[in-house]
Amino acid sequence: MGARTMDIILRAQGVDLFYGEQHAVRSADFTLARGEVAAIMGSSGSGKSSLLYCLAGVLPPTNGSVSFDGVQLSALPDTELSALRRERIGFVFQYGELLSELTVEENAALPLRLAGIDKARAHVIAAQLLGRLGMGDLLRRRTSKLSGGQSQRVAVARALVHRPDVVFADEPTGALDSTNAAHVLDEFLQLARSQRTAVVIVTHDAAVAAKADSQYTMSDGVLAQRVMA
Ligand SMILES: Nc1ncnc2c1ncn2[C@@H]1O[C@H](COP(=O)(O)OP(=O)(O)OP(=O)(O)O)[C@@H](O)[C@H]1O
Repeated sequence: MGARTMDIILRAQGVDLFYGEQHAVRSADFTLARGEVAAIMGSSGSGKSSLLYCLAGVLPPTNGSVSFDGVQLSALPDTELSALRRERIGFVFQYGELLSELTVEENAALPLRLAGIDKARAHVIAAQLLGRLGMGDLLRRRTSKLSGGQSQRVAVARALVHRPDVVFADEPTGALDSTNAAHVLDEFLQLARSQRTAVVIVTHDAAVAAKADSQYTMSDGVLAQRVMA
């Protein structure tokens, strides 16, 4: 087995997803190495989010297989699949999806608290990451009182705080203006790379995709890798 093979964290083979008659993902093959940043582009309704749900173990594919660090997701009982998602995967969504009644540091510390780490220690780790994202002065603020860019920074901190193997990001800065989006994305990718967390990012923005190690397009449910220049 070559080094490249051993470094694979996620592998999907022949993944199909149907919603009733709707064939949203068509025989997708996808391989992600540890620490790799992969961008998926494609028009609205082409199946990008659906593919992400399959890769992240949120939806079981109708056909095909997804393995995470060599383990077939379909072979895991629900409790183990939930634990894997919680401990080894992070998510960033378009609108951040924070818990608005919790503070900045409580939101960012959540994955650590769910992993059983005590509050004081979880908050120290979260605060350190938030500081690197320029949020060090807002730790005690409720997230309902944040701007869009600030909210996305908290969402990024929460996705990375437990040092997951993979973060899935679905249009993570789609709700931000272009300057803010570029800043948050740069910070996100820099942090992910610094801790060797692989990222699968869905984006409409070619400038974002250009920052990835590998690029894919999705069209009518069909995933294709773009050959990089
Ligand atoms: N829960 C669902 N039930 C039925 N059809 C669905 C469901 N979710 C998505 N679809 C359909 O599956 C196809 C793929 O949707 P999906 O959301 O994956 O596309 P997308 O590329 O992520 O789009 P967007 O960029 O607009 O988010 C679309 O035709 C959509 O209407």
